[in-house]
Amino acid sequence: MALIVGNWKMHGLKASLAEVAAVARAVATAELADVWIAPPFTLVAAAVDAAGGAVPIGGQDCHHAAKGAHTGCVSAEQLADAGARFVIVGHSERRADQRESDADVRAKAEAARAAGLQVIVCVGETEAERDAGQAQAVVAGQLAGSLPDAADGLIVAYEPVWAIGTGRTPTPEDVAAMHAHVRAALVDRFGAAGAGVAILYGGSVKPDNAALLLGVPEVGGALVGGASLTAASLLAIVKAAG
Ligand SMILES: O=C[C@H](O)COP(=O)(O)O
Repeated sequence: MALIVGNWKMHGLKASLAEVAAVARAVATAELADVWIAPPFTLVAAAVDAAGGAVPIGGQDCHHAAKGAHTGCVSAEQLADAGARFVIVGHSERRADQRESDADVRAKAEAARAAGLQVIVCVGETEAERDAGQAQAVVAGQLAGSLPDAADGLIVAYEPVWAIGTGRTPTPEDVAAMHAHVRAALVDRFGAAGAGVAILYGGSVKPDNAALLLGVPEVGGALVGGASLTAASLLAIVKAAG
């Protein structure tokens, strides 16, 4: 079954918890694809309550340490304590804005696993890298440097940076080629366990293109930003996932 993960990024106030509750109600009353939501840190605990167990709630980042003098940061242990079930690490916005390296991302992924969270590791090339014919090499390098030691609890999200929030998406053929490349890297790294790791596609997934993108071989689901902010839009994608 496909997995649809909503990443709210720096959106959402307490009123947005109604969207979580609406998604949870829909999931509880129909046979739908799995749907998870990553609200901002401020809403994680309340979203866990609003979801009532029907929709796993997660964080959008975590620190690599369990605790310490790191003003403004949140640990995986703290997320788990708030009821989170997963965390996203290595999103391209953090790699760019916070200059997170592959080593940083890997340390965060290990911290997530140590805290008992599932971890979504994000990779993806910029437009310049794709234009230079380097997309697969860039993603291979990110995987080599960012993945944790073991595949249990691991999910990978391929998000071409140029497709995020732009309304542009790769062709299904390009998505298929990259997901096959990611799959091969996962099997190379983890053996048989790598064959079971879900690979999500992210970047301008909307209700009207979700069925096409989710139908691509090796696409196990979607990491959705803007279109995950309302229950109506997120559920339309979930329904398109079949
Ligand atoms: O984490 C989500 C992705 O960055 C995709 O964002 P988007 O759906 O707004 O393009």
